[in-house]
Amino acid sequence: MKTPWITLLLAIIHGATGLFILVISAWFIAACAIAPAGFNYMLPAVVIRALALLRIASGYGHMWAGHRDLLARTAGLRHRLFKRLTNHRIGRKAQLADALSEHTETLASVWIACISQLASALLLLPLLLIAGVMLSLPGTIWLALLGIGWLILTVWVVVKSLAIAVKQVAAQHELTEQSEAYLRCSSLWHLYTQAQHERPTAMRLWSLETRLNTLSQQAVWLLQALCFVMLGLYAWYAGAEVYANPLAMILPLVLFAAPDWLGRAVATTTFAARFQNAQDALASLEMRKVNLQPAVSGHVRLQNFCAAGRHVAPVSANLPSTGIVTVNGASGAGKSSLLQAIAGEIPYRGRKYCAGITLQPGLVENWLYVEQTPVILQATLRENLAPARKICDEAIRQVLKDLGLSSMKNLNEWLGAGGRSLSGGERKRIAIARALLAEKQVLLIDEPFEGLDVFSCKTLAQLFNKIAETKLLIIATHIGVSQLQVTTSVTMSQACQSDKLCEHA
Ligand SMILES: Nc1ncnc2c1ncn2[C@@H]1O[C@H](COP(=O)(O)OP(=O)(O)OP(=O)(O)O)[C@@H](O)[C@H]1O
Repeated sequence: MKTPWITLLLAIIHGATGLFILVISAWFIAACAIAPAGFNYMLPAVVIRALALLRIASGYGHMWAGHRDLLARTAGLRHRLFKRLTNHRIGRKAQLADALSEHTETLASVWIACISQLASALLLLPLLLIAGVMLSLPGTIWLALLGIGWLILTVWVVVKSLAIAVKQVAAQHELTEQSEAYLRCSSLWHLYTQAQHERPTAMRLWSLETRLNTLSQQAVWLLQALCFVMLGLYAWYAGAEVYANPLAMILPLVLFAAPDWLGRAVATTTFAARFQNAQDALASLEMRKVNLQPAVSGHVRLQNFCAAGRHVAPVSANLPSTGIVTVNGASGAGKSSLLQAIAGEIPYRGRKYCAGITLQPGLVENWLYVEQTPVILQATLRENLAPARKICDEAIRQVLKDLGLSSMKNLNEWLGAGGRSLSGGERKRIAIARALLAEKQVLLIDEPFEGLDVFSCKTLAQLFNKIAETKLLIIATHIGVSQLQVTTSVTMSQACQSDKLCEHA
């Protein structure tokens, strides 16, 4: 049997044993009071004891199986979410972190936190009702009314909590975005005292959470009140003959304990809101699919080409199949955007051809964009340089030497958090080394000379000249390096700066 069903079964056994203990104890207390000589006290006592033991065992079992299921489900959901990310670019990273930590866990806990509680209540109420009818239990009608009252309360909690959930989703998005923006500018807090007053606040989120908790509490209190009223009415209307019947004690005890065995089921229905929240959050994750096209090399032609949705001017140019192409222009003219659009990293407008073939939106297998702000993986130097495939140490060391990084000898040295901190120039050259080792035919390198000293610029330019004998290097730069043997240049004008955005294709 699958773990969620075991969880459910154990929860039902747990609930049922609790109810049986209640029923048998109620009868036993009354029966003892009016029992004739020779009444067998042992048997009911043993049954109650056995039920108590079964209840304890099933309670622990339910927790054990439920948590086991929860862990497996959480892992499965996170795995599926990571799979969804394959070949996608992520919009808001903070939202994804929330999704991976909190929302997946909420979704995974549905069996242990909600279904098993509800199922147990839904099964026990009719069972009790049937038993009441069959045993002609005094006050069975009150049991039916209790069931109806419980159902109405449950529906009321679900409807109200779902309305709160919608507001929670919006508040959570707002808080995540505000926090991300606020934390990103932490280095400026000492300059900008106003920031202290503009701290993101979780008050709205907390007040909604409190409303949700209050709602479940109110539902339990209402159930309790309903039981007391029914108890009073039962006592009021019960005739004297009822009190001579040991079964007459069962209903009062069941009603007294109802908030205990039914209350949790009402309270957990606010889980529906959390579940809905988590589902919405996962569904609304911002991610964009990136296609991967087969390798292609040759002359590149751009026709009225520009990054979509950015303040940049379209470009038309013919680029050689090998050599160095520099992309020049004022800061903000769109050099990085053009490189990213050619590489297929972002949507574009216009057309791009390679070897006469029209390239579709998406990445090209043998083209690689080297970002302006290098990504350093939290991994060893070796893994940073060869993240995708195994490359022999000699080749890695040679590239490091060519880039003036021969002081980095230990390829097992940890970089990033908890490891070696790198200077801006070192980060830049590690990203370039990674690109060179990837052995792509077209490299689109964003500001490679930024942050480098004159000598390093010269070394890098000479290396680029050598590589460009067999590959096409498209380099965005506003730093002129005289040693760089440029085949052709593309100059970005700022035509779009003051007017409209380059719209989506
Ligand atoms: N992610 C983005 N979304 C929307 N607009 C963007 C984005 N990134 C940049 N832009 C805008 O696109 C325009 C071109 O930016 P881009 O970074 O391509 O210029 P650049 O020439 O590389 O600048 P720099 O030399 O300063 O790095 C700018 O007006 C910028 O505000």
